[in-house]
Amino acid sequence: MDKAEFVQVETPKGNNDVDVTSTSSEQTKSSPMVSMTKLFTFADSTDKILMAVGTVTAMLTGVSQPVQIIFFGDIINAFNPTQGGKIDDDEFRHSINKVVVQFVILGVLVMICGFTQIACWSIAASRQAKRLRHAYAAAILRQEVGWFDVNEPMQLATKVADTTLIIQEGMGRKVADGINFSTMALSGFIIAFAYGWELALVLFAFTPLIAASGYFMIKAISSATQGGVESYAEAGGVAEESLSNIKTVHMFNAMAKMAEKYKAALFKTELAGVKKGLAVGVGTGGMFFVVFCTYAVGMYYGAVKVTKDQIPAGSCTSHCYDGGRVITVFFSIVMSSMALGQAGPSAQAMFSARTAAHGVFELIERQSKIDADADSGLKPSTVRGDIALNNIAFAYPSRPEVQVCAGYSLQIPAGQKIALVGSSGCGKSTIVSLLERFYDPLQGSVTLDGHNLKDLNIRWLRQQIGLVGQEPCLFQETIANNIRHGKPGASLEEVYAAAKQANAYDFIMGFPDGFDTEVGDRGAQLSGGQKQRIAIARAIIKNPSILILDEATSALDTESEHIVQASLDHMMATGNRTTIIIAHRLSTIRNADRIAVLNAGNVVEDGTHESLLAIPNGLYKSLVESDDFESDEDSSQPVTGHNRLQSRQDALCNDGTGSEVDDNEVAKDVPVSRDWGLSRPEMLNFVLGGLSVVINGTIFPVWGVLLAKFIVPYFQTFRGSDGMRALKWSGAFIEINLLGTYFAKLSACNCM
Ligand SMILES: Nc1ncnc2c1ncn2[C@@H]1O[C@H](COP(=O)(O)OP(=O)(O)OP(=O)(O)O)[C@@H](O)[C@H]1O
Repeated sequence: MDKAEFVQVETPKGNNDVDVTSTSSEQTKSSPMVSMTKLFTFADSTDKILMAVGTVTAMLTGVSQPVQIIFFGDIINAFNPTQGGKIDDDEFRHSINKVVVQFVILGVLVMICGFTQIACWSIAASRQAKRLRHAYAAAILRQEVGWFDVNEPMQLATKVADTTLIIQEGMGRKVADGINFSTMALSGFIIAFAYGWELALVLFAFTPLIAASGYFMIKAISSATQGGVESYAEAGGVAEESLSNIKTVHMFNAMAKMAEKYKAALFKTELAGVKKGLAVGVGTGGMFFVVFCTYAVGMYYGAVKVTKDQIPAGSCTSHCYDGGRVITVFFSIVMSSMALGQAGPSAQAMFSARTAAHGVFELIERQSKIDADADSGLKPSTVRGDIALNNIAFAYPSRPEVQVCAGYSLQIPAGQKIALVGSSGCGKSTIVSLLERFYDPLQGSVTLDGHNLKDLNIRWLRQQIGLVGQEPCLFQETIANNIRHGKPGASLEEVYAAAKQANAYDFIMGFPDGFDTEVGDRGAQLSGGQKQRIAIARAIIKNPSILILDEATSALDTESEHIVQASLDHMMATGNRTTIIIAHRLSTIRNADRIAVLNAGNVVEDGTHESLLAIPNGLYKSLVESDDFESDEDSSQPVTGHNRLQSRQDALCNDGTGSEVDDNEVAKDVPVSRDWGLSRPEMLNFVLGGLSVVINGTIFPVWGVLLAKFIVPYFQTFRGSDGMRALKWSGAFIEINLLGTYFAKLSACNCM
């Protein structure tokens, strides 16, 4: 068959599909974003009200800041530092009281609005994120098995958590901040231009520089943050893989190797941290450099204007400048520019959320190719169990070039017991996957009682099939509930009866909690044989029309194997089931009504044990003669590496009742000295960073003193030497500016 035609493909990794394992940075580069309206798809009416209230209060909070600067200008005029004792006491008291009352009212307003905006947006976001997370997880679980072949399952959990967190962040508090800061910037500019457009225009020239430095800092930080998220997801995948296979890790003494692998993955997070620290340091330093330069220029130009206008403080009403007015214009512009910069992270968070949401929504909307949740499809009332594979061709989605079924047919009449044999990897278990409709054939059809499986309801179909596989998968719950997975809602009596038929009743009752015993993570607190018998009980309670035993005893030691085999024999003997057996044990195969031999993607021999042995140079004959099958005597010897592995796992895992974690164990405090001991290699960075932080911390008090020095000349009549004083203090601003820039960089780079 033509390979291109054969791979048509059920592969979910097509252009229209979502690869949730692709990195977010890749998504940012290549994936489009969802619209803002779509981002809030999961908002109900309560969320909408919360967001509306949050928006209004965020705007009020934003406006309150520039208004506060007007009050600040008024209070400076009221204090007028140059009039000393000459000021009229009543007038002074009146002006101060007025501004104080205004400040108190504004403070109360900001307190209420500031709290409400964050509370409303955060609550609305967490409510929506909960629904989104649920829909996202449900969408992942709904996908067909083939989808998981091409999407790293180990990283999915971390991805769901990280992606939805990014979305939650971008649809919650950050939106409130964005509205708040944008309103603040806009109203600040309006006030500045209204109070003194010339000074505002001069200062405004610096705005692009302030905003640009803020923007580049944010961009660098967010790309470093993305990098960190990716690296942590990778490290999380390594940890999850090691911990979920902890016994195998111990068995191969691979603890150190796994720890190394985890360390290597963490190294990338360290790099991302360093990058982020540098971005914060350089960005903060750069931004403050521009801000302080603005101060210097603004203060000087303000001084020039005050000198020129020569108006007593507080008496300027139209187009003129006094000390308070200069302060108002000056701080309104600076605050607005900084607000623009501060709005950057919010905008970035919203963009990240919209980008991340694109992949999530695509997956939520993705129609599973085999949707086990769908109610559609036939649900015949009776099942005979006639199975037919007609001209089947198949390749796995993750390996489309390897043809596992090359177009063969196989009929299995109702009630027949058929054994599938062939060398390892010849495609025996693949038939089971096709029957369970984990995958659809790429060509041909699989039918049950003449119905194409694609026409049947998937839940109904799977209800008709009892599968006991190689590695019984139990869920972390009680034994009774694990058995009930075969028949949800089954009574305790039915559970007991199934356990008895599976030879599991006695050992279960031997546990202190009987059927209420928790089996641990994937049944880790039970032996392989015990797990397998519970899996058989789970299949028995289903009373399936089709029974599939896929190497059901291959992972067991001899003793367990005999007990489990007895349970299986009992199950096969009861009811008129179509039974498909995949086994290595010759006696099991020989007793089958019929044996189909698979090779190179085809059924090459088909008949009874005797008839197949009679074929000269037959494949079955050669398999039997080459000891490829276990004889009953051989079964006392472990055959495969897998057996050995499992037996050792059992030995490791089981003491009959299972190991228990001591819940009462109290976590001990770790001495601080130990923490410091671990950090010793970073001591130089700590010292440098600490010193820089201390020096950086003095910048703002010095700035305060300079500001006071600057304000005093505003209230004096400016002439000749006073202009020089303004220039002198402007120079001082630039000096502390350079110092501040340097130490801001140093402290951020060293203290991550
Ligand atoms: N999910 C998968 N993705 C890609 N290839 C797969 C997948 N599962 C199985 N295969 C490949 O398909 C082929 C058939 O596998 P299958 O499990 O059906 O073999 P098998 O005959 O049951 O082997 P064994 O006796 O060792 O269990 C093998 O080459 C295997 O590597």
